[in-house]
Amino acid sequence: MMDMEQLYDLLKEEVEVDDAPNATELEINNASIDFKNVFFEYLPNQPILKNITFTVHGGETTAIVGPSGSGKTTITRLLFRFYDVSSGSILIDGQNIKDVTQKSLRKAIGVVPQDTVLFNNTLRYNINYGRQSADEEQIIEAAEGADIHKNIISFKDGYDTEVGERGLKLSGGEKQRIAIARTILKAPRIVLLDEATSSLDTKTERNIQESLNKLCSNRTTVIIAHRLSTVIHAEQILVLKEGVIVERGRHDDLLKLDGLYASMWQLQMNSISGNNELKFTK
Ligand SMILES: Nc1ncnc2c1ncn2[C@@H]1O[C@H](COP(=O)(O)OP(=O)(O)OP(=O)(O)O)[C@@H](O)[C@H]1O
Repeated sequence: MMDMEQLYDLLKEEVEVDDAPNATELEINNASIDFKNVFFEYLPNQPILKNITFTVHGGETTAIVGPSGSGKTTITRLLFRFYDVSSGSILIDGQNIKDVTQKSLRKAIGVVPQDTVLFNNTLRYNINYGRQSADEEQIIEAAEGADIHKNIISFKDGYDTEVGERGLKLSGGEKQRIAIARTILKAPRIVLLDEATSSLDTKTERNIQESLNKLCSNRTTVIIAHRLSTVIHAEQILVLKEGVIVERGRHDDLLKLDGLYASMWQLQMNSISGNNELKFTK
């Protein structure tokens, strides 16, 4: 998943969706999400999502799993209204996202992508982007929540350290923590998260997991899940295959079903690598 929030801001002119003439402000109550019979195609006659229906209750976590190319990222792109559905509807607290302003929609949703693209600017700027009105204390608090503050102050220029193309190169884990800090600062009611597939060292992974848990608790969360530990804790797992939800339920329910999810799980249990990663074969 690309860093949609940034991309959206950078490429505003090229974005394909417009506010409806009478668009209202999205009013968040429980922050529940409903996909109702959603169909979507990027190109004519090449359906990517087929009749997708699911509900994420306010404050709960839904994990989406499935083989590469099955449409997981596309679901999150539609929720962010990067594209409009071909048919069907997406509702947040009963309001069709097509009928609300994109500004109010995007304010309610925080995105933590798999590969964060940082601005060629300071670390402070990169975190501050989450909420531009935040003061220094709040920025530091967010960085602490994302377990990156100590790293930042160990740099000679601290929060003024330049990152990006000509600045300091950060590791994948550090970049993701900047994205988490940014999202903590934004404090959205809905979080879209694309878990990293690249393996990080165990300690880094544990720290990131802890800060993500903090970020997602009490927030409505949709996770493109690549970690076994994530799916085990999710209130709902959607198993996507070729744009169709083929199985849904909690981890235990899906194991009992003895279908695609169960076979994927079995494959994982039998693998010698024994790591915490979910793998689907096509
Ligand atoms: N901008 C685009 N234009 C045309 N086709 C696209 C576009 N983005 C994605 N697709 C196609 O849509 C399908 C679903 O892609 P999507 O990225 O949603 O899958 P995914 O399940 O997230 O895969 P992965 O796990 O590999 O990230 C793929 O066949 C992909 O090639």
